[in-house]
Amino acid sequence: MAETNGHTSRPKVLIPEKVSPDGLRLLQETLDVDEKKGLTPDQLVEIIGDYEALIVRSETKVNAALLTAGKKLRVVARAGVGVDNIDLETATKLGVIVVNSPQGNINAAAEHTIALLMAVARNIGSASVSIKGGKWERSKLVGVEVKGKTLSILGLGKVGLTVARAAGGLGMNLMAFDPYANPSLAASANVELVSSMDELLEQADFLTVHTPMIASTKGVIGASELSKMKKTARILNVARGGIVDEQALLSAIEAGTIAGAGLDVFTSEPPQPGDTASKLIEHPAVVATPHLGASTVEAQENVSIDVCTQVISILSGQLPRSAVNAPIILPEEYRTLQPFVILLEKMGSLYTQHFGQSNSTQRLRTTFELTYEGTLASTSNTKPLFASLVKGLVAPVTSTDTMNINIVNAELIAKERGILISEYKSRDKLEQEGYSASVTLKARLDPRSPSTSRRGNPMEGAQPGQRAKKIEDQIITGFVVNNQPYISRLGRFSCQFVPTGTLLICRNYDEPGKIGVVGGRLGKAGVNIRFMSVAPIEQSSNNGNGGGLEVDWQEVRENEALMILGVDRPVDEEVRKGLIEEEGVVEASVVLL
Ligand SMILES: NC(=O)c1ccc[n+]([C@@H]2O[C@H](COP(=O)([O-])OP(=O)(O)OC[C@H]3O[C@@H](n4cnc5c(N)ncnc54)[C@H](O)[C@@H]3O)[C@@H](O)[C@H]2O)c1
Ligand SMILES: O=C(O)[C@H](O)COP(=O)(O)O
Repeated sequence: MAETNGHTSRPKVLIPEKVSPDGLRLLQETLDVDEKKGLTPDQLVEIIGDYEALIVRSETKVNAALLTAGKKLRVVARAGVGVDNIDLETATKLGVIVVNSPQGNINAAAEHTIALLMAVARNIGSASVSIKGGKWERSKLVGVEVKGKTLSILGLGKVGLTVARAAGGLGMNLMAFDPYANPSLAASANVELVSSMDELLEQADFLTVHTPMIASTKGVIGASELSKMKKTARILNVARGGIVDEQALLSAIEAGTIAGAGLDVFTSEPPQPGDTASKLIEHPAVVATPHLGASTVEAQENVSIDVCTQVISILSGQLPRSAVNAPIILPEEYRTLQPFVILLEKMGSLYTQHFGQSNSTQRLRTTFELTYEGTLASTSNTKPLFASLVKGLVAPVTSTDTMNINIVNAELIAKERGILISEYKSRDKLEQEGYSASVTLKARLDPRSPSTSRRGNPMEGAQPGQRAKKIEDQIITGFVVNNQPYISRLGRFSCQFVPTGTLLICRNYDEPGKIGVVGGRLGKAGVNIRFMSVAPIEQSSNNGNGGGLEVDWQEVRENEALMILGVDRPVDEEVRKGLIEEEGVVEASVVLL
């Protein structure tokens, strides 16, 4: 929730197209939903600045101008599959997540393809117009059967395969050209994968295209390709206008070298009177529909619920299911990673607030080693964890752009802020620890960092022949049990606490009476203690610096402990400083997690 003039406002979602109400009802529980149809591009640019989310179908052009004007925009959701109306490159640069619904309308598109296949084969379009005109033209409208005919499929992805299965049921022979197709899926649908387009074209009685519209597929079926096909062949396009060159198709149909076409999509939608698409639509050998492939009640319900759920996830800081400009997160992976996503953000924030207190400059200039341990080491997609860490590290020292740090732009933002994170994996088993996965963050301050040079690098300070001071580790380890994140190591100290709320962290001499001193001071200041945990020095860090870091300014003493107190309100700076003046309290930091 955003704060404006003391009032809490709900994030706003703009929907400039017809999207099924099933998903919108879900949005309305926590978000302000504005359905505004018929806006011009300029009107959209004018108002987009007020919105955190935009939900579109294929009609809205989500271009650089619109994305740039969307200062608060965090997600663009496409209630459907094709994202060719969205400028993905600009969205990625701006950290705007683009999600779609890759599964929701596949069946609808495939059934529509079959509908056009049958309509073209049996002249359904012309016959309907004829009979509605009072005619009874039986001999003129003789069709062809599809059974035993060859259906050539260009692009054997989700829709292509579904079409293949249905067409197989109609007794058609199936072949496909798709350099990236899965051969075992093709075989399971009885589709022969051919290695050249020419073979696909020469054999086709019907050619159906199911590729995305990308540079390599624009006009891929042109005059030369059509000329290789049988005169009796018919073309189907329920994918995207322009994959089949419209002028070449019109010329071939007019010349009688192609028998007909079933078209759902056009280069410009809606087609303008007199343009090539309109001439195609008017032709009696063409059956045309106004981009209806996904327009079924069922598909619209599916895509609406799918993308609205993802919008809610993103706006509440969770991971989307199918982000187009971010790594795919499988549902199983999502469930495993989510608690660690929260943990990493807490660890990053704890690092900056606890260790980086004197580092209030916006440039952190720090090199980190991030190690995924135990079962977490087998995670192949660590991007959400990485992004979460960056968000946590940066959030306490910035006010503007943390909301937009996500899997899309985390690497870029880290780089811009001089944060270098190297990721490692350690498969050592952790059973004896009572959990199966953990993650460790170790920092190595850049000696050129303003904070290091201000305080002085203790290693640099040592005179020749003098031993340098033993130094503090800047290291944090966390783990998750029952979806609850915990911190198990902070600096040299072994601890166990839940990283949430306001925490007062005191480093003190490990001597009797210190708890009473700190408790007494807080009590006088009216601060209640919710929980307290005393952390001794981690065994492994007693000799040397425990594999930790070499650059820090804190002098290390052996007889110290860490006191972590969960408190019910922020601790004043005066109270914090007062604690350090107490005998035996070396350091005190207040962190808000
Ligand atoms: N008309 C509609 O309402 C409607 C509805 C849904 C989908 N669509 C469109 O249908 C198309 C297919 O959607 P999908 O979900 O099956 O996509 P998909 O990504 O699952 O499948 C696309 C397939 O095309 C293949 N391909 C890519 N380039 C190729 C090339 N040059 N030659 C041959 N094959 C190539 C890919 O390998 C992939 O297998 C998309 O264009 C989508 O926008 C339209
Ligand atoms: O890409 C898609 O999902 C289809 O083309 C459907 O587009 P639509 O949502 O505008 O009907």
